[in-house]
Amino acid sequence: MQHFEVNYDGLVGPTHNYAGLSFGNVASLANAKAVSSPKSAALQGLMKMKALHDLGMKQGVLAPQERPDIYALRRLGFTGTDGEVLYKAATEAPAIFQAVCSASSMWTANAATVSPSADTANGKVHFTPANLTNKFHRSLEPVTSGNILKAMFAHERYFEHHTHLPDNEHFGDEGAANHTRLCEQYGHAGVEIFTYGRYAFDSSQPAPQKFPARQTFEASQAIARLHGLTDDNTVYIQQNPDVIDQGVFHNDVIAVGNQNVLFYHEQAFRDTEQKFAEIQQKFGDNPVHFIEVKTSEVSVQDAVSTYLFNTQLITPPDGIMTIIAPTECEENPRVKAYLDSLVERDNPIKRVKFFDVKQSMRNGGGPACLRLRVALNDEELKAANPNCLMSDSLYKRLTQWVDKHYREELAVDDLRDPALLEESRSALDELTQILKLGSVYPFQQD
Ligand SMILES: N=C(N)NCCC[C@H](NC(=O)CCC(=O)O)C(=O)O
Repeated sequence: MQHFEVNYDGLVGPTHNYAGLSFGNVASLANAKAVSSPKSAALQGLMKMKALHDLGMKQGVLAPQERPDIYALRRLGFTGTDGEVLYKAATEAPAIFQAVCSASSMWTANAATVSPSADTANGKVHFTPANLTNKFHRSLEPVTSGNILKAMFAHERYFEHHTHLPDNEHFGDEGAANHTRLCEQYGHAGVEIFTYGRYAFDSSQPAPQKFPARQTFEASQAIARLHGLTDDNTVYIQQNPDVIDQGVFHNDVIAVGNQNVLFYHEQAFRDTEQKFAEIQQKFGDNPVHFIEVKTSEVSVQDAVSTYLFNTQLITPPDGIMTIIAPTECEENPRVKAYLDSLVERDNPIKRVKFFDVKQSMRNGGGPACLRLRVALNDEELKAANPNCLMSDSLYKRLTQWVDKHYREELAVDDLRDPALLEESRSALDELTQILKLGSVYPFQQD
């Protein structure tokens, strides 16, 4: 049996914009109200997907969500036709209105936590959508994320879907952005590492002072229980509260893992030594490569501004472990020098490829934020929706679709344009046909 790590990237939605919605995410606030380009954003994402496909990786596509979220506005008491709802919300509550327009579902590392079948008690692949409670605009995502994942991984013999955790800060869950899996081979049982920012039910424990910790220990534990993981294959490790206060709002901004490698910043975690010993013990006899980047080599500030750790660490079929980095890493001389030296050192990482995902980076989303990793064996892959897998023809089809439906530019004030809602819906309607998803969007179910 063959095993693969499939990267499912979020397709950037037609309302991609910079609204400054994410307190604690430095880039989001710094670029608030800048003019975005939904078309370039979507094309940049598609180019990265195609490049990984060309490297021989299995690459999937996750559909964006419907925005503006009229249904959320109706729940908040705005009434009338869709156009009236939009107008009233934009005029009377502009901040709420901007939040319901966000294309944030593009960062699919936050769509769900996924446990491969080799790790789970019942031998199925488990999915739990992230509730994303910490930010209102992101808390609108889990129901549709769950529907899309169910439509893509429908076969009950192989896949099990859970409801997102209770919508409450006590169980704040940000999905795979705080979840790393180490393994010998993708099909072997692995160690699932859950990283959290604070304890919800124990205020005596350290927590960040300035910026929010979005993920709680209790949420991570609940996911592990739902997925049928055991103490033997899970490790819980707290993020260093100080780095959250420096803009590390998800663990994937300061650490990334793949197979037997954990690439991380010296300041990433709390109780590092003890926790790494536990990871090694649960991993087994072969050594885990813990690749530490010292503050003297790359500061936390440089790591946050370049997203050195929000890189994808992948093993394509040629066996060369590769870092997929944003061009910001190439443009920063210290980070570039570090990466040049990294591939010369004695460790499994031997190649770096740079991609321009600047449209996403300006909202704090690097290459790793844009993808959800799903490790599958060949039977499970066969059972997954084949129309969501990247190919030369799907790439062509989707770039044409973007060219047809997406705007070149979008300012925050343009979000109130009722035509944008119609454009968005007709784009998504066509997309569900291209990806053969069925009626996953609320507007298709009215
Ligand atoms: N690290 C990972 N995995 N994901 C990055 C998510 C970025 C996203 N930005 C935003 O939602 C900004 C939207 C705005 O400001 O318009 C967030 O903060 O949740």
